[in-house]
Amino acid sequence: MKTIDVRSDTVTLPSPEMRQAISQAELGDDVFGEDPTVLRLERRLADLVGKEAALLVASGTMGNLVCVLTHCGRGDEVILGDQSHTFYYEAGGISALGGIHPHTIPNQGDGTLRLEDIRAAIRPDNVHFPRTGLICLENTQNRCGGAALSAEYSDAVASLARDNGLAVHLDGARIFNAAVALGVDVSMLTRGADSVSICLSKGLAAPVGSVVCGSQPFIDAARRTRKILGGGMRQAGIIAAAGLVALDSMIDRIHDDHANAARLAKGIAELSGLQIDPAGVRTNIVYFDVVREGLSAETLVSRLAQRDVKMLCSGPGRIRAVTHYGIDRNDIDRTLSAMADALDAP
Ligand SMILES: Cc1ncc(COP(=O)(O)O)c(CN[C@H](C(=O)O)[C@H](C)O)c1O
Repeated sequence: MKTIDVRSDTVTLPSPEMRQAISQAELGDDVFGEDPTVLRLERRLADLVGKEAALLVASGTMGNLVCVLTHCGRGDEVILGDQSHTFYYEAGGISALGGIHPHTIPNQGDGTLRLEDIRAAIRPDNVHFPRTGLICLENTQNRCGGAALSAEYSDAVASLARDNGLAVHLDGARIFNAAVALGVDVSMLTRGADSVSICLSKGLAAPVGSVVCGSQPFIDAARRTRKILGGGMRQAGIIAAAGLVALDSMIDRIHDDHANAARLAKGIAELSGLQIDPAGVRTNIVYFDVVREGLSAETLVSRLAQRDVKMLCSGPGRIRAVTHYGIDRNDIDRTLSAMADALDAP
C-alpha cells in the first residue's frame, strides 16, 4: 500500500516529463552565463512575475538569504513576521551570515503584518538604533495556514515601504498557490516587491530549485551574493529543465491541491477529538489541533505513520498536512479513514 506523505509539498517526485526534460536538457556552464536552459527558465519566470531579470538558486532558503543579504548590509535590520519562514525556519542565516538583525512583528491570522506595526517597527535615525533596510512578506504564509495575501494588501505594504525609502522582499515560495486561490495573475501579487523568491520544488513539483526575480541591477548584485554563498552552479540546466516543465504543467493543477486540502479539512472537522476551521483552508496547507483528552499530536502522528500516513507536528498540539502533486482524492479519503482509526486506537 502506497504511503500517503502529506508532511509537505516539498516531498514530490519529478514527473516523467520532468525526468525526460532533465535527461535531454541543453547545457552549458551557468557561472559563465552559458547554460541555455537556465537562461530560458530565468527569462520565463522574470516575465511571468513582471520583473526585469531572475536568478536560479538551490532552494527557497537560499533565495530568501540571497535577497536579504543583497538588500541589506551588516548591522541593518529587516522587518518580518514572527511566523515567517525566514525568521522561523532558516537557521538564523540572515544573522549568521549577513550580520542582519531580524525585527519581528506579529503575523495576523490572515498572514498579513498590520501596517501600523510595520510603521512602528521602522527605526528613526538614531545612533542607538540599527538602520531598517527591508520589509519581508510571505505569500502564501505557511504558518498562518497557507493564507494568501491579496494584491491590494501587498501594494499597500509596497507603498508604505517606498514612502520610507525601504525595499520589499517577497518570500513567494508558494506564490502560484496564492495566485490560484485569489484568481489573479501572479504578477498582481509581485508587482510591488523589489525581489521575490519563488520555489519550483513545492506546489510546482520540481525536484529542486528556486528562482529569485527583481530588477536587472538587483539580480546582478544577487548573482554576486549567490557566488559568495557558494551557489554558483555549473550545468544547472538539469535543474532548470524540470522547472520549465513545472511551469508548463503544474500551475493549472494547483486547483486540485486546494480542492484536496479543502476535502481533507472538511473531513477532519467531522472527526471528534480534532479542531479545525475548514473555512480557513484556502490553499494546500491544512493545520489542525488535537483536542482529545490524553492524546498528543506526537502520538497521533506516530499512529498515522503506522497506518502509512505521514504528517508533521507543527507546535504544541498542532499538526500540519500539505497536499501536492503526489496526492489525489482517494489518498485524502484513505487519510481520513486512517485518522478516524488512529483516533479510536486503544
Ligand atoms: C514559505 C517558505 N519559504 C521558504 C521555504 C524554504 O524552501 P526550501 O529551502 O525548503 O526550498 C519554505 C519551505 N518550507 C518547508 C515546508 O513548508 O515544509 C519547511 C518548513 O522548511 C517555505 O515554506
